[in-house]
Amino acid sequence: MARWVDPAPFEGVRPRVPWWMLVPGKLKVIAFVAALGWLVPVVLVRLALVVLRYPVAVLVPVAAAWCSSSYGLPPLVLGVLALAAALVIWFGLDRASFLRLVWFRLVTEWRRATVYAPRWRTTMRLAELAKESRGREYLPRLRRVRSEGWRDRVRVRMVPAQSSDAWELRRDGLAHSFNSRSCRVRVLKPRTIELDFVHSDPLARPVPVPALAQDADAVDLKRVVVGRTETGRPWRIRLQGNQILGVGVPGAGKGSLLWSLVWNLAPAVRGGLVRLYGIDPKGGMELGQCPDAFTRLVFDNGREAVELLEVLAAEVKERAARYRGVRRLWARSNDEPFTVLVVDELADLIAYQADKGLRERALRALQTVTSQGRAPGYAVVGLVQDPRKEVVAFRHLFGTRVALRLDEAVQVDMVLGDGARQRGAAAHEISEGTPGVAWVKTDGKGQPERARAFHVTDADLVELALYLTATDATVHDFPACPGDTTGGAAA
Ligand SMILES: Nc1ncnc2c1ncn2[C@@H]1O[C@H](COP(=O)(O)OP(=O)(O)OP(=O)(O)O)[C@@H](O)[C@H]1O
Repeated sequence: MARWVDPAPFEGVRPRVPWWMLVPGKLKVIAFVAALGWLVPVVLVRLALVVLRYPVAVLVPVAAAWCSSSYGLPPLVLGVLALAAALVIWFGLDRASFLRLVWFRLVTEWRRATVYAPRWRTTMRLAELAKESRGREYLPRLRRVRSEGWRDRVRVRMVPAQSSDAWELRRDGLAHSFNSRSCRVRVLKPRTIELDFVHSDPLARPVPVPALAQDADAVDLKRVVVGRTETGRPWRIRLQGNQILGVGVPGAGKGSLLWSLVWNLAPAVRGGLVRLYGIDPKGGMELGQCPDAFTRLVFDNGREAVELLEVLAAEVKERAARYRGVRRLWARSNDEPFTVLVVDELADLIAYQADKGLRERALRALQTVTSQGRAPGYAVVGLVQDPRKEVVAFRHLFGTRVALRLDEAVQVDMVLGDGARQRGAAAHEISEGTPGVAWVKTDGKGQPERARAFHVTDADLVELALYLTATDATVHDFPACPGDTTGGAAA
């Protein structure tokens, strides 16, 4: 309690001066210039980014405003009409380039502005892909967006200490958040991934077979076209120096993969450059549809099939011994044909055969052809329904593995290799309504690819048989010895 003798407290209000008034004038000028020097580039970069991300949405209105201010409204209207007419004509003349250069560009900007940019931050937070540390938020950065009609490719820079696994685990949630049917994750480089938001299936319609080539030289054994990939490019399979394994449930379209290969090889088969051997343990239900394509066909999984395998295994060894020290690999100029062995149901031969002796002989011979046949010009195309290890213990010897529709999610990695399913290769989700659609993984190529084999109909197989048995076939003359082009015996 204050006593009357105490001095009265000071009641005046002390003047409050803002801190920056106390900063010396010179320092203020320096700080102002520094702030300006930082702000101007930032604003310019942001503006440039906006123009880069939305070139049409920014540049068209700017050009229109400039045109109307410089020349008035009528020239602007005329210009817009002329542009619209030019675009319509472009669309009519070359639809593909119009879609690629104009339409998808517009869709890209539209979807970035209306879907990805506005929902990005919230989705990242709710999906727990944004992180917080010491009160600071780390948000994955939305980078380039590219719309291709059936999918949007969205590049993302991940936050530090994040891996693509975190994104793969949230693929479904991301797909729903951005209104797409599915989402796939691809690693592009350290810290940068690309998300594919898929809106429709470009492989929904069957792909018809192309016209049969007339010339054996048109066949490239390193790039045999068997269908179309989902990006619209031809689906090419390397046959020379490779082995191919196709896996799929009954009705998945394994037959179309096999016949697409034969279809593309037909000119070379007719010309004697390639010879086909077939084993169809299902009694010829599949390969028996066009026996003319094959040098020899066996329709069971017993002794005859095993003997054919052993003959081929012996040929592989003999050819390899002859090549040793002379040439490293089979080449077109060699005076012997490239050999393709097609086995329609591998498991019948090497797993379900009741006779243990036959089973082991088949397994040994097949392993010899697959492991040693690459250099001397032997390829195996094996088809199987069940990809388990007990069924195909030597899956790793097949350089190209094709997963058609599969029953279970776990089978995807069995066929395509570890991590393929997480990277979006959802072979178990392929619809029953799209036989021939497959995920393909080739050793040495990063990502599995989605593709559809040609639809080879019964009528096509009749045409193929007629083509192969036509009497006016041009028979390819092998040179008498490598390098000799003067001719030799036809195969
Ligand atoms: N690429 C394709 N495009 C369109 N339809 C296809 C394609 N491949 C197969 N089909 C159709 O799907 C059905 C089953 O195909 P296919 O017999 O090739 O399957 P599969 O996997 O070989 O079956 P299985 O193991 O029973 O022999 C057939 O009616 C065929 O016409």
